[in-house]
Amino acid sequence: MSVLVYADSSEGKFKKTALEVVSYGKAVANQLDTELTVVTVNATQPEELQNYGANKILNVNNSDLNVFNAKIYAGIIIEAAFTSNTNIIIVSSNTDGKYLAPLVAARFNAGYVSNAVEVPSNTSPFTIKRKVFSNKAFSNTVITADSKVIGLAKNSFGIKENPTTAEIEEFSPALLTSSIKSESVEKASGKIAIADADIVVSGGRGLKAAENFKMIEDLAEVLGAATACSKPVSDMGWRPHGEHVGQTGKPVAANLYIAVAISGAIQHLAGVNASKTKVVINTDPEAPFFKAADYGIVGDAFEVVPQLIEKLKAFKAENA
Ligand SMILES: Cc1cc2nc3c(=O)[nH]c(=O)nc-3n(C[C@H](O)[C@H](O)[C@H](O)COP(=O)(O)OP(=O)(O)OC[C@H]3O[C@@H](n4cnc5c(N)ncnc54)[C@H](O)[C@@H]3O)c2cc1C
Repeated sequence: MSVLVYADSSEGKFKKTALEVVSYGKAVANQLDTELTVVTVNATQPEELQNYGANKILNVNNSDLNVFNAKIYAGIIIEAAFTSNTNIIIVSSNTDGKYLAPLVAARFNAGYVSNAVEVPSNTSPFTIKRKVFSNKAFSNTVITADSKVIGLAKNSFGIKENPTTAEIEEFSPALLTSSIKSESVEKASGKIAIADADIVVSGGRGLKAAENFKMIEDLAEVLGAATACSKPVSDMGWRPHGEHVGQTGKPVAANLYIAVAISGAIQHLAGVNASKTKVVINTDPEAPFFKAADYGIVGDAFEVVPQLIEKLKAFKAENA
């Protein structure tokens, strides 16, 4: 019996969440005194996963699978689970993972826990701590089914090196048919996706006009960050809807979230408070965001942000 992890990649390269979920899978495998098998799709360097503890890597190479399809990918994971004789399957609780995991659990007759934040505190009964209520609380959840699917919350476990020598196998499972097929995907070129970003710089209604978001873009550029915004900002058309974060927008679980001129309404915080470090810039010392922030600057964004950009540029130049 081994533990199986699905490590997702984008254009052949592993995402950070893939390295994190493999690191986590290794810790669970060690806890159960078993091996870790990893299944990947169209990864150009599957051997990279040896650095994070994979004992066996099943790599599927098939150009028909270049675009993610939850049903077909779930079928691949199930077949990998049967091949590797596993009863524990782990995926990231990222956007794709949240589509995949319930399909895998249903087909595998498994108990599913999403947003896990730690390795099981107990393996009998199998108990896992997970985030609930939009990351406002934790629940210790028991999976009673023999088969288990775990979704790992992003940025909860971290990437841990654990060098091993893995057996790498080309894996050619029979593919399920799907009633939907993406013909093409158009990505915003040159932009860092919020879901993959380490740092997110976000602007709110306090910035007063669309043109003032240039300084958010400049700050994001110097930090190598993704740009985001609060709901009213995208509702007013100052920024594209794809940048709206919060309860009804995209979730953010970055290492650093910088909120500029955002009040910190509960619906906004619900979507961003999984971020590790939150920094707030706001003129109003009573803005609710300060209660949720790790660092705060009470000040005018139009003064603070340009100075921050200059300081960061100078720091980068000195340390280049
Ligand atoms: C069902 C529902 C779902 C919702 N979902 C979401 C969601 O997913 N995401 C979301 O963001 N909102 C959501 N909202 C809206 C939410 O309640 C707030 O209205 C919204 O988050 C406020 O956006 P804001 O902070 O940008 O604007 P405001 O509340 O107008 O706050 C602007 C802030 O900027 C500060 N400010 C002003 N000038 C400056 C300056 N020069 N420098 C620095 N600071 C300045 C002000 O002090 C203020 O704190 C939802 C609401 C509902 C009812």
